[in-house]
Amino acid sequence: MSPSRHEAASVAPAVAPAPDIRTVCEAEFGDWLKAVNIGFLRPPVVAENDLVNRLANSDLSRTQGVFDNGRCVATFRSFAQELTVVGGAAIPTSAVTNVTVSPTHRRRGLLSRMMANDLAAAKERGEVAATLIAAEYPIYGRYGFGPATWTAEWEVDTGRAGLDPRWSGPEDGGRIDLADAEDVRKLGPELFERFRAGQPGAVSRDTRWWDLSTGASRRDDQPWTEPFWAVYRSAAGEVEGLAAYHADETWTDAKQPLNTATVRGLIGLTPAAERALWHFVCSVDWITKVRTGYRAPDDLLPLLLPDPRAARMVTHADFLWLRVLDVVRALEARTYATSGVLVLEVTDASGLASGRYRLDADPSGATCAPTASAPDLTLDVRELGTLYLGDESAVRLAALGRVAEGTAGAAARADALLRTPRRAWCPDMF
Ligand SMILES: CC(=O)SCCNC(=O)CCNC(=O)[C@H](O)C(C)(C)COP(=O)(O)OP(=O)(O)OC[C@H]1O[C@@H](n2cnc3c(N)ncnc32)[C@H](O)[C@@H]1OP(=O)(O)O
Repeated sequence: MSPSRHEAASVAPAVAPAPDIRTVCEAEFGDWLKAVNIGFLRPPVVAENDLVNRLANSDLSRTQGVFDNGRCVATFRSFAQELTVVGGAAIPTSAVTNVTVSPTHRRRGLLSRMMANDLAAAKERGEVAATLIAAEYPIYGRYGFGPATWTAEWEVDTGRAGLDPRWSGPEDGGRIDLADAEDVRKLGPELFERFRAGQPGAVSRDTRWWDLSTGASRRDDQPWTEPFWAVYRSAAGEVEGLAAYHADETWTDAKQPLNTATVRGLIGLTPAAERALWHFVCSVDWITKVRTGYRAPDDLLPLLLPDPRAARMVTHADFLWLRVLDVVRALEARTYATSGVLVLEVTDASGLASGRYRLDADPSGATCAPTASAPDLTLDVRELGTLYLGDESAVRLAALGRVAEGTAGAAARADALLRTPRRAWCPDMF
């Protein structure tokens, strides 16, 4: 017997079951990539070449997707990475990327569920922290991430910079040579390994990073043109710096050159290498403007110019976000500016990193262990991530009410231990 009209109306409307979150299999990867494009507002298509390349470079066991009605509607991926901490050690981190939820499925908790899965798995694998570059500031604090490094970009008016127009190369006996992509594939990876060992905040680059940035591997959705590569060698002939830049071809109607150089990357193992490469890029004939790309906020460049006002800061923003998963290993991995003891009460809604920890710090290293002693500072794991690489002041966070002092002056003591003379910097987007 079929239900009467009245009975049918009283039955609650069927609620669609929450779509499943699962790791993606090879056959679904194309749909998953298409969903990434949709989330990032890129054309919703995937070229075969991109599919093959990206599949070969994605760990599917760490690639989550949500499928509803035959479509992929949410994506999330993480990969193994190393992060350089203060003192030069590298900690294993879980780098989070390709986070999207389709506009048809937003604000139903899908990101929160994928994030919870991934952070729990990262902790289980023994990764010390998770990292990401946040698309928008308000998204990730709720998951225990805090901004750990900042970035700045400048636009230099080379005509006003005051650099000597007769400059023809480094004064220190070093030299600069142009190189091509093949040279860079040979010398770049080793140079970068040496660089990142001395740069807190830097993250590891894999072979794919070098293949993509030197054109050995191409993405259909991101056209590649060969940049100019400039290599700095010291007086002893050692490769100590590398810069990549593109130039446009703009001239005024009055036949004056008006070219902009856009720097795609510039690293130096020594300040001399860094200074020489900046001087070089800002001295190329016809170049009237240099866009620096994303640099450390305390990059040498502006003060290298006789007139620093010729460098106008066009971007200043948070960059690498850090989520501590293992407080003991994180705090023991880095070195400290001075010696001291600090008891930290770390709160963490997820329970992954919460606890009270005693840090015995020293310029050569530290020990850290759970303790029952009264806390000097109480802070959320998010603030710990922000303080970890020394790029933020505990005194400032206390003034904002985001760190609470249990003992007077504890925030200043934390700053004396944690802060660094030069700022942490992550040169890479991922
Ligand atoms: C590391 C990276 O890949 S960065 C790239 C991130 N991706 C993007 O920005 C692409 C466009 N945006 C999106 O795809 C989605 O909106 C996402 C991924 C940002 C959020 O996914 P959702 O599934 O909607 O998030 P979810 O429903 O789990 O939200 C959890 C909480 O975060 C809040 N939230 C989510 N996105 C945002 C946002 N962009 N701004 C502010 N708050 C946000 C929600 O309101 C919710 O708050 P509540 O806990 O107080 O209720």
